[in-house]
Amino acid sequence: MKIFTSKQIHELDTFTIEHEPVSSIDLMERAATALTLAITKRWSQTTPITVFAGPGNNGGDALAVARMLAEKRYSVTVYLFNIKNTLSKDCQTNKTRLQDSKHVKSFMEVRDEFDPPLLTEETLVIDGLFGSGLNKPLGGGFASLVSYINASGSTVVSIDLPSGLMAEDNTYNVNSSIIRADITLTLQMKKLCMYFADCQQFLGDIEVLDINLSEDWIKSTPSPFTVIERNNVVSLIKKRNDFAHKGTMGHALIIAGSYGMAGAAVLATKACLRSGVGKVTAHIPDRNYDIMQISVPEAIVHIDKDEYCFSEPMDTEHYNAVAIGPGIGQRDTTAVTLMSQIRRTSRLMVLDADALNILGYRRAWLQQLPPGLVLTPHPKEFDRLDGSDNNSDYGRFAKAREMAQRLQAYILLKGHYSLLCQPDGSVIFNTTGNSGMATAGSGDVLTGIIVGLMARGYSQAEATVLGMYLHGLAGDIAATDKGCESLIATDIIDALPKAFLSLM
Ligand SMILES: NC(=O)C1=CN([C@@H]2O[C@H](COP(=O)(O)OP(=O)(O)OC[C@H]3O[C@@H](n4cnc5c(N)ncnc54)[C@H](OP(=O)(O)O)[C@@H]3O)[C@@H](O)[C@H]2O)[C@@H](O)CC1
Ligand SMILES: Nc1ncnc2c1ncn2[C@@H]1O[C@H](COP(=O)(O)OP(=O)(O)O)[C@@H](O)[C@H]1O
Ligand SMILES: [K+]
Repeated sequence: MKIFTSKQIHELDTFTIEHEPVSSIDLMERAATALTLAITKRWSQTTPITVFAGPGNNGGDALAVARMLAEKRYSVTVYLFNIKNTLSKDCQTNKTRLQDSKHVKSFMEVRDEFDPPLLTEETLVIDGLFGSGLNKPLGGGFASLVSYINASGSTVVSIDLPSGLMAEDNTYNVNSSIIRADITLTLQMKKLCMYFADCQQFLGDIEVLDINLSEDWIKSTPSPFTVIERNNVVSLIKKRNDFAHKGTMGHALIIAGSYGMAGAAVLATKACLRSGVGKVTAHIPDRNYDIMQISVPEAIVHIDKDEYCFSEPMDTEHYNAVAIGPGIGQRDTTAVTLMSQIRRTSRLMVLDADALNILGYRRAWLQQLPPGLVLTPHPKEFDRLDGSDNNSDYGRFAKAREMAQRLQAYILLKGHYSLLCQPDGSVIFNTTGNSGMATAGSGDVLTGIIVGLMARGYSQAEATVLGMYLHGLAGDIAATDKGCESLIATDIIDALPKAFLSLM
């Protein structure tokens, strides 16, 4: 599924009008019908409704919804904000239609001064001030109105987007000037901002309303941003050859777990073994030897000369893919060894956790990274790599995208919607996974899965897409049994078999 920018959605709108064909006002009527249905499904006629409409088409939608609700005998009070004395054509038409309708309780057009009405906890506010046409943060009277609505305790339904929220970049927005909706009824498709954690406080629950915008345009128009769908993942899965043996199914090397962090190595190694690979070797310091042998009898164990940490680069010729990082610590010896390991490894490689922290604290080394690496930072690790500590989620997304192109790397930025930035500038969002996975070790599991898939024969792009989807799916399956509160990283590994099976 593609994600389009608000500019593209505007083009889609225009294309639909020309090619369906449908008049623009009828398209607005279609949107309003879908919005009204979504509202009447949830609230009965006894709910007092106050509608705030802006001067553009978002306001036009709101006025049409107000008319439809009034005709269904809801008690509707409407404020139309026409400060500049210019309404969009369809907003103007809907203003006339609303005034012609006999059922609306009260309609007021605000030109300058405005005394806000009483809003109580019983009131349902319909927010149709601004949608995808917002072109700067709200200020002045609109900012005050937004603060007033937010402070009212009323339930708020936003049309298309909470007013004040930009469809894409909210880095320089003012939080107090953005509506905090309980529900956002968004038209046709989710906007980019809806995938970012820092915008969730404004969006509430999101329902996407299909208004039949042109399928042809959607199919034929490219977008660098997509959302993984189950069928994409199913089509990636490689069939196992009946005559396979462990020598043909790939050999992964995992360099992980300093003294005191054996668990990271154990989790990554176990997850790797559950990802279809033939063999896994874990390279660990001597002190962790017994722990690894006992915890993962299926693994081959290779011991570092240092008792406590990663200190000698491995010959990787006999492995198909290498993971470095979970729990390796950040000692200077390890940092130097990491770089020398990266330089001498020509295999597919994933860097995670402390490998990324080491690079984050020595950013000059980033220039020495070979192309084709997979990096799996969580937001903090990414900020270290990027050298900043105040990234918005959009900012981090944009910078990760730029870094992936600059380093020719696959950067999997982890989060609720993990996103994979690829060397060609494309970004793929994942939708599996849940808050139960916000628990220590779940990232180590992901690293194990990705290196296992790469060793098994998947490319970096395939392994990261399949890996993040499977990892989240296993988390979702585990959560149905353990619940989110009690979920631990081992549960994700234990659910991997069911996750794989559900895709076969
Ligand atoms: N595409 C679809 O699928 C369909 C979309 N539809 C609907 O159309 C909506 C988009 O409508 P839209 O393009 O008219 O923009 P909208 O959000 O109403 O705002 C524009 C107005 O706001 C003003 N303005 C902007 N920023 C401002 C600020 N900071 N402070 C103050 N004013 C500001 C701006 O004025 P300007 O700056 O241009 O002078 C202009 O007057 C979309 O969200 C959806 O609800 C459906 O009807 C049908 C199908
Ligand atoms: N709320 C959430 N929703 C979906 N996935 C999540 C959520 N919280 C964490 N995860 C997933 O769990 C993993 C956590 O990784 P990370 O932070 O590196 O953990 P650790 O360092 O403890 O191993 C990531 O893959 C992330 O996408
Ligand atoms: K809105």
